[in-house]
Amino acid sequence: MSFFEKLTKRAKEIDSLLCVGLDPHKSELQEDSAEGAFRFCQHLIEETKDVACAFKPNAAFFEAYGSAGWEALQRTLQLIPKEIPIVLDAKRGDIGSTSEAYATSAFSTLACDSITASPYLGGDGLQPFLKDASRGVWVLCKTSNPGSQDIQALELPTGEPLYLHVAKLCFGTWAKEHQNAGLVVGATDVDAMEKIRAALPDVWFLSPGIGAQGGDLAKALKVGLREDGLGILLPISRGISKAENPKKMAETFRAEINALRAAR
Ligand SMILES: O=C(O)c1cc(=O)[nH]c(=O)n1[C@@H]1O[C@H](COP(=O)(O)O)[C@@H](O)[C@H]1O
Repeated sequence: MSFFEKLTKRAKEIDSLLCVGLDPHKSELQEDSAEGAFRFCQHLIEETKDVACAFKPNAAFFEAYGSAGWEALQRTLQLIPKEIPIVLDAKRGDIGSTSEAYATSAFSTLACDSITASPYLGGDGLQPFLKDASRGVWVLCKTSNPGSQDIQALELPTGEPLYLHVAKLCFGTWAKEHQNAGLVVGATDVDAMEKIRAALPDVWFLSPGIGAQGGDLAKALKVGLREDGLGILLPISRGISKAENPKKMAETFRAEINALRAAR
């Protein structure tokens, strides 16, 4: 089963497009340590696994604790039920020979189903991730941060924004063989999301920015959903982890997403 088949199966089985982010910010930990990061994630996974279409651990927060943090990431990943897809958020990208090692790390050493990756070095830097048909690659396209305007929104001589060129290149060339890519399209710029969806009606979006970053969930779903009511995975980290009751918050987000899907 390919990554996107696993993701679609999970989304349909539990009727959820919610991706629970596992971001152990040290300010949120009871103990500022690798063990504290593990316990943070252990609690979140336990509380939200019934409504999580996927989990998205961000490697940065574990790497901050050095080798103990890396070990805590491995222990965290082992807690995730096998039927729940994992998005390793590491935004990797290098020359091809180096990306090979990043791909081995993510897909073999950590045995993750998918990874976020940067297109900045072009197609040969992404091939080591894309060549494994069973894995998914979320290519950064129009990120949720204000700085995405600095480069991603630059207008090309063709008149189209760079992010749209990346989106088309990704599916027209880079991922053509296995079609095992998705696009990271932040929920904070729905105009961009609308343009990308119009150009690529079938691809999956990973759309962070809801909650702490102030993205508009209703607008994002309105323009981002595919005709089949799927196609957009909504990762939320702090919006759930900082809630008084993360379990209840995750259930509320899932229900809100589904109500908006139904109303569309
Ligand atoms: O690749 C990502 O997941 C990502 C892409 C992007 O454009 N914006 C973005 O916020 N993210 C990540 O998504 C998570 C968002 O966290 P919250 O704002 O707390 O929900 C963080 O782990 C970010 O690194």
